[in-house]
Amino acid sequence: MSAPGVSAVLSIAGTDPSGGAGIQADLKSIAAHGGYGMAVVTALVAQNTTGVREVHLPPVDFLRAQLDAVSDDVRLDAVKIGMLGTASVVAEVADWLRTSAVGVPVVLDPVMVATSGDRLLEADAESAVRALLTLATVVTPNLPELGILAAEPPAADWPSALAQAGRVARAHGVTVLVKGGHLESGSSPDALVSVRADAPDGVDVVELPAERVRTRNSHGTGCSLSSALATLIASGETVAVAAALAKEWLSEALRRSEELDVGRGRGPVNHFAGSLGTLSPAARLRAGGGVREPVTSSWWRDTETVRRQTERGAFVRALADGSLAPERFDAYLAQDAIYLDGYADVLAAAALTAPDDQERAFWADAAVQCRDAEMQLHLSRLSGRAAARPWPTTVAYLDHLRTAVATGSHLRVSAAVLPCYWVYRDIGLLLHEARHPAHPYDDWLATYGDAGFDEATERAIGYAERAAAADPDGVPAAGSAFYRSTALERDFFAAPVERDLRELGVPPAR
Ligand SMILES: Nc1ncnc2c1ncn2[C@@H]1O[C@H](COP(=O)(O)OP(=O)(O)O)[C@@H](O)[C@H]1O
Ligand SMILES: Cc1ncc(COP(=O)(O)OP(=O)(O)O)c(N)n1
Repeated sequence: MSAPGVSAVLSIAGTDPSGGAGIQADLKSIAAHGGYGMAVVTALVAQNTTGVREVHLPPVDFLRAQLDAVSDDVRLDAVKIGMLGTASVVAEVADWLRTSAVGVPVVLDPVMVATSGDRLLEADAESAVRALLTLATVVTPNLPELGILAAEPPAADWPSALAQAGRVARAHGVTVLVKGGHLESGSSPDALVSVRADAPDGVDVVELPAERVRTRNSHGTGCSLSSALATLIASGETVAVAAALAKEWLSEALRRSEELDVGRGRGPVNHFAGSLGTLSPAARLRAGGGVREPVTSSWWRDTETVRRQTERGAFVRALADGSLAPERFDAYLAQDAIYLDGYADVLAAAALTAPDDQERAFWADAAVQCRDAEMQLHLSRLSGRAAARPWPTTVAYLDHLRTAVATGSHLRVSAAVLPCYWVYRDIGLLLHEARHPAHPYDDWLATYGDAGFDEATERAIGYAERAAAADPDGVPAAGSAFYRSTALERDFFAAPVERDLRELGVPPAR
């Protein structure tokens, strides 16, 4: 059915006519990850961003007819299951999975109660969903759902949730992606808990940290995350890499949800934020044929808005005009040192996947220079200071780069590391021009605009272009990685002026 390279993903779920949750969100999420989305409706739900009004369940025989219509005809690369509603629907889906989807990865979002408080699963169907766990590859409960799957009260904190997820994983032989969206904290971590017989507790726990996005547009986050996960698994990613990528994508979709204006209640996430699905019509035409624009030029153009935000941001403006408070500058340098430490490792990893000796030498040398720059920072500007704790923006940027390395794709890594050259050079030119002898940061501004860095940036662009030509199927994901790194450059520059420094562990100004 689908073209080679495009994964066919089936969502079995209820509807949300306002488009933020349920099957409508699933299809957007699948498309945003380059999959071919299909949908079997379990329940028709009259709902919008303010809550659920009514639920209508089609007869179970008709549900089966829909499922068979798909599996009789189409190859399935993954199945995502969402709202099931009743025990008889659960039983029918379980029977179909056993007969018609053997060997297909199944991501089960055990939808029970919407965040609006409305029930989407009858209480007597909870044990049936528990029984479905043995047929799932990954289950993605929020904290209340995890408690029900464990047949225990909901976990009161994150460590208890991880322990509870371990018990569910071991009892049902399923990998649990436990979601921390319901925690009342400044972060919104998830964790992948999978069975490993030789681990001390019988499970492996991989945490997926994330800063909590301050927005009320969280309608459908669970649906969107599980569909992204299913699509990434279908396209060949390991569950661990798929979970990291899906989580990173969702955070960006939440951050850019304000660009949409849907409904009066809890609005939807921006499924196509940061993906090349948001190309302008002109860019689509260019991509469709005729003039072939260099891939890296299109990435540069598609990030223009974000780059302008960086350039016009309070930190860059204050550094340029000299009004930046010294403690904020120091805090920036301390984060820069932490970042360079992690970035050097990522550059060294790029050397390992480079296609020839010349490029290998380029990345290896870049890693060494990065370490030198970090050491210089410690010796000349941070000497005698206690080591700083990494800020969430620093952690997010490094996590993103490491996730690119974990995919094993040289193109993805080349794209992810590129903004640190290209955007930094761009901003550096602007800052270099702001120099004058009485400028309080003149010696620092003098470090920008270096000819060697300029040449290295050109080479990094050239290598990314070559990697794109060698791996055309990887270009959309690489474009997303470039976009995300550019957005993280913006957030990294913004953090020293946006944060309350005491909250982030910076001592008061001397
Ligand atoms: N405000 C937020 N900021 C960042 N991530 C969030 C936020 N709210 C939810 N998430 C993430 O969205 C996903 C769904 O979370 P959760 O709300 O726990 O589940 P559900 O939508 O099923 O109730 C998780 O990855 C969670 O970490
Ligand atoms: C049809 C349908 N399915 C699931 C949900 C719940 O969505 P979820 O992603 O868990 O997010 P909330 O909207 O509950 O936060 C739904 N509302 N409708």
